[in-house]
Amino acid sequence: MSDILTKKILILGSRWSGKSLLIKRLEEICSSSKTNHDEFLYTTATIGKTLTVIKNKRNQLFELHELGSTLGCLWKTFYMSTHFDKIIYVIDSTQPWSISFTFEQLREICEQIPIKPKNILLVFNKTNEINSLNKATLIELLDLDSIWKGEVEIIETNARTGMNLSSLLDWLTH
Ligand SMILES: Nc1nc2c(ncn2[C@@H]2O[C@H](COP(=O)(O)OP(=O)(O)OP(=O)(O)O)[C@@H](O)[C@H]2O)c(=O)[nH]1
Ligand SMILES: [Mg+2]
Repeated sequence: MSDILTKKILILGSRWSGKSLLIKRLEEICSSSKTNHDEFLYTTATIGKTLTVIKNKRNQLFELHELGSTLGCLWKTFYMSTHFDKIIYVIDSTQPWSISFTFEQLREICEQIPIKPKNILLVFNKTNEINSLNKATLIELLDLDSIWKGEVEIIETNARTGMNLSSLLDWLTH
């Protein structure tokens, strides 16, 4: 069966939030039938941008463009010069000190980027860690009800264990 479609996905988020590990886990899921992972995968800070191409079971191709946090301030320029079908924004649930940065960036995305809320996914990563903030607290701290009026989708993940990564893949597909 031939490839049907290639979607371009921009992956943003604060430093250390787990963007690269999520991408590696998605690659793993797409290349095997395993959905639960407990082995350690090593990542290093992303310098610049990375491109990873994955293919799901329906032969749909996804270009995952991670913008490392060192280039985070340039995300708008980058977004404006390339068309992206969807944006995934990764939030580290264990880093309350990065909330104000995240809040400002999400507000900018909402106000300045002509993308529908249904094409934005917020990933609360590192969920289930002992020091993680819960979903309701993050929604309140990020004032998400006022930014997207509850229209944007949220998935809680743990890239270490693979928790909910198949839901993330489903969101990409639909
Ligand atoms: N405990 C835990 N650690 C995680 C999880 N996701 C990622 N990490 C760890 O967090 C660290 C940063 O992960 P990366 O994927 O490199 O983070 P990043 O967002 O790509 O970081 P930059 O490229 O610097 O922007 C690594 O040590 C990961 O193993 C998670 O769900 N739980
Ligand atoms: Mg990275």
